[in-house]
Amino acid sequence: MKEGNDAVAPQMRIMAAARSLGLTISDVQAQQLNSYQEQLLKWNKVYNLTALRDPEKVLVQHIFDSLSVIAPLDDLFDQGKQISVLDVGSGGGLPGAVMAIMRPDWQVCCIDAVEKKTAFIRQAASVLRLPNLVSEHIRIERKAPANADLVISRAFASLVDFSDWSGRHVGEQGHLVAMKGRLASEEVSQLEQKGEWTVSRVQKLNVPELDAERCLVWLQQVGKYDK
Ligand SMILES: C[S@@+](CC[C@H](N)C(=O)[O-])C[C@H]1O[C@@H](n2cnc3c(N)ncnc32)[C@H](O)[C@@H]1O
Repeated sequence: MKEGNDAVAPQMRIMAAARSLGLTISDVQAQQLNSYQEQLLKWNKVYNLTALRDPEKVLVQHIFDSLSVIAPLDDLFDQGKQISVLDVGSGGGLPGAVMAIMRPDWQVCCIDAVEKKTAFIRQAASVLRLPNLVSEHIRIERKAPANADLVISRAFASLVDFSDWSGRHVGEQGHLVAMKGRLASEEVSQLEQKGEWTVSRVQKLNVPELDAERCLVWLQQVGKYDK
């Protein structure tokens, strides 16, 4: 991580990070992102929402990391089109809450098996006035098919488990993607051995101010044409 950032207000750093990722960001969105990370830090002390407690790490490893996925996903959908997004194993709302702030036309539903986490997201959506952010307390395996345009996870499960549990929630023209650190080749082999989903692309994600490997793994159903 770069040094000497402590003196720069988080909101300014959020704006700089978004711009470095090629995103247009308004003052209101930067305020919302800042306020979301403050809420996360505050309620983490009570509800144990995420293992990261240091504000610097939350800003870079959670907020900037989640921001890094927006531009690659923008290419999938027409600007201003309402799309439905399912964030599976969302924890405290990562990346779902960040996506809802940056893309008001995306209707984001954050799913988690732990109720205090989905309750936190509900509260954050209300405080930040985000009508396009909702949460559901349920295990993804038990959820009725959602027919989503985009199903995403971050630091959630193996590719086999993620596709097993979440593949049926992807709509006909939809996409299934996983945000990961380094992708282990064994994980890909296990997925391919199963023969239902395959990795169609591994896209490098550049996270501002973070020197670590991050990628977006694109999954495709075996037998379906390239989407
Ligand atoms: C490592 S955390 C990642 C949280 C968040 N995506 C992030 O990047 O910080 C994984 C989350 O998945 C949730 N989870 C695990 N199994 C689940 C399941 N079967 N259905 C829904 N949520 C699940 C856990 O409660 C936890 O919040």
